[in-house]
Amino acid sequence: MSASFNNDTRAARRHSLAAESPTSIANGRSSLSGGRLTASYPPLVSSPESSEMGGLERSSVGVDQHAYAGKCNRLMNLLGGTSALLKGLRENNDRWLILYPHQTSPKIQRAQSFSEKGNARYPLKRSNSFSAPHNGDSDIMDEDSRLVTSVDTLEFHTRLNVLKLEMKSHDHQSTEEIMESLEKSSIAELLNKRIDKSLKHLTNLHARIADKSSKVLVAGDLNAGKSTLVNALLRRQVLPVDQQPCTTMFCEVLDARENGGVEAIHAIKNIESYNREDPATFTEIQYADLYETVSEHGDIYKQLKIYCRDRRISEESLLHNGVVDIALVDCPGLNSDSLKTMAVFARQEEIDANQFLRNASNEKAYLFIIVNKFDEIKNKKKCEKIILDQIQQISPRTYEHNEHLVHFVSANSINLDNPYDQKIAEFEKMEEDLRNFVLKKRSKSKLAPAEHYLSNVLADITVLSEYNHGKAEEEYQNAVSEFNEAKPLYDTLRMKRNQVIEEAEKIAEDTSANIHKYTKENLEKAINGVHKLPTKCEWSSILYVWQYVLEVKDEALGSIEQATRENEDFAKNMTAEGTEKIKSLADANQLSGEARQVNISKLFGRQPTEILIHIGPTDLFDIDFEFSDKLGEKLSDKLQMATLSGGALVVVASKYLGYKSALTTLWRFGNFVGFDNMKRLAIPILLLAGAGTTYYLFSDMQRVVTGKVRQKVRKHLMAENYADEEGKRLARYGRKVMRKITNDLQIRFHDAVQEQEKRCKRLREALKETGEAKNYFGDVFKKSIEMSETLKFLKIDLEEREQLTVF
Ligand SMILES: Nc1nc2c(ncn2[C@@H]2O[C@H](COP(=O)(O)OP(=O)(O)OP(=O)(O)O)[C@@H](O)[C@H]2O)c(=O)[nH]1
Repeated sequence: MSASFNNDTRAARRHSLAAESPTSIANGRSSLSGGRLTASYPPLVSSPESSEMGGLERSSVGVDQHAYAGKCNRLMNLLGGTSALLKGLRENNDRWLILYPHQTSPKIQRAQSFSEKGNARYPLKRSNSFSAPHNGDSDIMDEDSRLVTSVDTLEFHTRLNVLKLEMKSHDHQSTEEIMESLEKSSIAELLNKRIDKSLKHLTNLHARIADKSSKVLVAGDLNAGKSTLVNALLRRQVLPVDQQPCTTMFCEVLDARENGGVEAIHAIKNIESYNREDPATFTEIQYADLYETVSEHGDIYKQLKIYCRDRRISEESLLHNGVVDIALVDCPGLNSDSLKTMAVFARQEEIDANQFLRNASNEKAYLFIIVNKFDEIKNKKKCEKIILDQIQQISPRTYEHNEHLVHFVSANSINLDNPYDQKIAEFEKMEEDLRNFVLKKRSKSKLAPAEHYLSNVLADITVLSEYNHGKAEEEYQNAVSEFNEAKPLYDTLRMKRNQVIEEAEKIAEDTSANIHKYTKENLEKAINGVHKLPTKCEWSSILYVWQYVLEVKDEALGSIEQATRENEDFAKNMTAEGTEKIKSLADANQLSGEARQVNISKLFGRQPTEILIHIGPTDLFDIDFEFSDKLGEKLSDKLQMATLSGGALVVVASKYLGYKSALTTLWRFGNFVGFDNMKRLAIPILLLAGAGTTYYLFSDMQRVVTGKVRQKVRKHLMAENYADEEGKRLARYGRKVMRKITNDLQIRFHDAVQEQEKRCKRLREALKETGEAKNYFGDVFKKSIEMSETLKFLKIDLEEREQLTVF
């Protein structure tokens, strides 16, 4: 803004401007006649930062244009780089759940074991590929020594700024307490939101720095020469100049590039709705009508936008010099009755430069003041002194740096027809200072906040990446040690599986072979020992010979059964022993889970093979097979007793002839004589038989019957291969039980191998994940440190320049 001091201003204004030397201005009319003071005061609309001018007292407004441009670029690069880091963190937060250091405990908890499925910090979901395990700590220990493995979580948390999660609860819980109760995923989500917010802010900061446009408001008293000054700055006759006050509205002169390179004048009624691409929002004014519009249509239009080309090269141009493009806003004269403009003006309908500067200095520490029409001043030194004294009162800091902030010029001395024709040193210096003032202002309002924010975000990224690197490293080490334990176990299990199963099968085979051998021998012994048994069966009489036969048979079978029972017990014991041996193989190989329980008794529960021995009368006599069979067919059971009695005869005969030949003789004799003849012979035969029976009864029958029955039993069992069959049967049961246990062992082995296989796979993935996380966070950490250092250098760089150019 510019303000003009006029020597004919009202007394009140004179007093307020220069209390110490009111006369110097009043008296200075002759010397100051036409003297004008113009202040440049960017920007048109003050941003919150635009009042941050406090740092200027230590620094220079003489900021080098190129240094500024370089700094802008580096800052924008850093903003871009930081955004990329944050985006990476965001993506990896979705992948790994970035750990947020919020625990109140002083030391972080040791990372949970990867074997605890589901508790692993990095969900093992992405990769199936194998990554070779690292052996031990080798590469872990080679990591940058700045990265920590054991970290103080609380310390990390307190170091966070922008990404710090603050939470409020109704029951006065602290942020840490609330976060303790939250799921990791919820915290990750909160962190994502923070990151998103930060990304947005970084984008805004970037856009602000990338935006090179600035506005300089030229304000001053009526007829102070503001329009002339703007034209002189543009080296072009753009704004109308008149001896009479003529500017009735704000005239913003800006680069034609802002209008697609087309020079044009837009008269705007409503600034808010203005869109240069929408003709409905403005009226296009011809240059020939500009004077009339500016001077007479202030009640119709609020503002003019004058798009024009600067005739000078970029370095000299104000409108488009590439580092900062300055739009000049020519204001109506301050003491114009008709104007009600900005808030600062609105306090008073009429305001003069003096008052304007006082108001402005309340808000802005530094003002850029141009005293125009200095050519009209005769005693320039005296005039300068008077004005500087007044400025000292109004804006001490501006006064302090008056060399760069207060300029005495003659705007109309610039040749507008030829921009390079006339070089006015004072004017060029003023231009240079004005540009630097704007740059410095921009540095303060745009670069400083960006620097400040960047340094905070980068510090947070450093903290988060350092913390997560530490955690990832711990988890990586856990995975390494767990893998080193799991892999050999897995290999051993796989290697031993077949060997152990073979061993188990051998135990089962050996045991069942043993069972077979022992039980067979035991039974054979029993079978062979049947005829030696002392009999407990009682012989009562011939009439009960058949019962005696059955008793003897049962007694014989009882001894066999006894042996069979012994065999079963033996087989069960052997099987139990074998089973235990097989089970112990599982323990020896550290198989998890319980061994299968088998009920051996139940499995052996089936009765031994039933012995069905039919003993007929012929079994008591040693006759030939053909004869015996025929006899068996012809005699009914009821006749057996009688036959037995008849047999006594044979027994007697056999004493002398051998009973076999005797009975055969009898049979053949019967056939020879015929049945009728036999009837006739019956009496003598029966007599003979009776005599034989009597003898048999009283002498040898019990012994013979016992022997015969036992022999029959023995022969039968031998013929049936009973001992062997029983041995096989018991061996089969034993084998069956042991096979079940072996199968169980096999299943347990299989499960164990599979479990270890899965575990190894999971650990390989964990190694890969944590390895990647470790590298990723290590990389982020290094980048954030590097960027912070670059940023620091950027600040130092500026400070050094500031020190060099300090007033
Ligand atoms: N001697 C002299 N006259 C000047 C100088 N600058 C401007 N003038 C004259 O001052 C008169 C007013 O100039 P303008 O540029 O119209 O002044 P203004 O401040 O824009 O006027 P309003 O916008 O109406 O307030 C014109 O006649 C200019 O020629 C200067 O440096 N020296």
